[in-house]
Amino acid sequence: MTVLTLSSSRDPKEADMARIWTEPNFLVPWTVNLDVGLLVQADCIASLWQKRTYDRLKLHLPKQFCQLPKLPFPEHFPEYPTKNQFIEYLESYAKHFDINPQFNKCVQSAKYDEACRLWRVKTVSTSDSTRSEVEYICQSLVVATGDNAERVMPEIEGLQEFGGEVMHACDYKSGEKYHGKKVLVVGCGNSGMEVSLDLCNHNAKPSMVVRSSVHVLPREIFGKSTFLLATLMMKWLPLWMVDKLLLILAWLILGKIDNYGLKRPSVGPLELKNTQGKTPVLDIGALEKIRSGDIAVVPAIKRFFPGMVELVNGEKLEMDSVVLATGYRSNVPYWLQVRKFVLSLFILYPLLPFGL
Ligand SMILES: NC(=O)C1=CN([C@@H]2O[C@H](COP(=O)(O)OP(=O)(O)OC[C@H]3O[C@@H](n4cnc5c(N)ncnc54)[C@H](OP(=O)(O)O)[C@@H]3O)[C@@H](O)[C@H]2O)C=CC1
Ligand SMILES: O=C(O)C(=O)Cc1c[nH]c2ccccc12
Repeated sequence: MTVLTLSSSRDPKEADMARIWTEPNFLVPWTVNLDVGLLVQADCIASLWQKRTYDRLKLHLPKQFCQLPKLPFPEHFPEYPTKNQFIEYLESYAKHFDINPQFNKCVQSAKYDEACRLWRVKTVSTSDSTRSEVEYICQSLVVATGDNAERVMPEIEGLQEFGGEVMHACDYKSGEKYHGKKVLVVGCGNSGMEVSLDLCNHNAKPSMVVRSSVHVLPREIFGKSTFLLATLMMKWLPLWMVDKLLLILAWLILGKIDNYGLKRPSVGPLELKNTQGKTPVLDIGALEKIRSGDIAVVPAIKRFFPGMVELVNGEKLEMDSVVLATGYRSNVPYWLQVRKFVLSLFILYPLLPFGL
């Protein structure tokens, strides 16, 4: 195994800082006047956006909440940029600040060496068939691998024998090829809702599995983004009151969602986000399709049979395909070797109030 300081492939002086990223969480280059190296698992920047998103995806928060420091989105971008606009922005950001990551470097482990007072970051090259291992050393390590690094694949009885196409939402691109097909969408987070809507728009027949409860909020309230309103309200009001107001406004705009097989959690949307990390669904049209019956809402899955799913209520439905919109998890616990307490801070980080 080769041992390098993080910057040595570009400049053989000692590295002061490593940045590791797989998500578009660029770190501010001007905050550190140090030698910086950036390791990226994929062969491009923002790989989750480039490779694991569907065609019609748009940001669901207004652009001012999604831009990176010192370089705003272009003026002509819409309020909710498309996936391609977002990728274009990230690429121009990297170019503008001359950020040159080392691609195809998958971090296997990162451990702080107390004796040397340095981080040891072991990587394996993912670019070619020959496995080359390199260990980088650096004084500081910044982890920016995000909460969505790994897909969550549920183990459901009989899924192996289902026989039809089964994919995770991260591999879903468009509903085009599902015209007239019955598709079971498992999960009702923002992915499940948006995939179901896209399927509907392509004349497929989606059934969406809702096994527990979900907060659906309008993306906008009286022309202002719900996220912005929540942020503003949180400046003056306690969280429980903001939650109550959000739910009243959601009821005024969307009506009672319970009528359509959806159930709201007993705790409010912001409290749920802060305590369990569960994001509210920001509705962009799926609710209308649920109301019209174009998206069927079905209860939890009991098991699969060939070409069929059995639900917990005993109902059996024939299906052509299954899209698992069952969410994501961080991969940090697999490679960051720190004390459990420190690791728990990383895991709990997404539960901290989201800019509110
Ligand atoms: N336009 C945008 O900006 C979009 C943003 N996003 C964001 O990406 C992140 C990930 O969202 P998403 O991919 O929806 O993941 P989530 O984790 O938010 O949702 C996962 C869903 O899958 C359900 N689920 C998990 N396992 C099972 C199972 N075995 N059977 C039935 N249901 C199951 C969960 O139900 P339960 O609650 O019962 O566990 C939940 O409804 C979020 O932050 C979201 O806001 C996603 C899509 C679009
Ligand atoms: O899109 C996400 O992942 C979010 O976390 C959005 C979000 C967090 N808290 C909220 C409260 C109201 C509306 C959107 C959000």
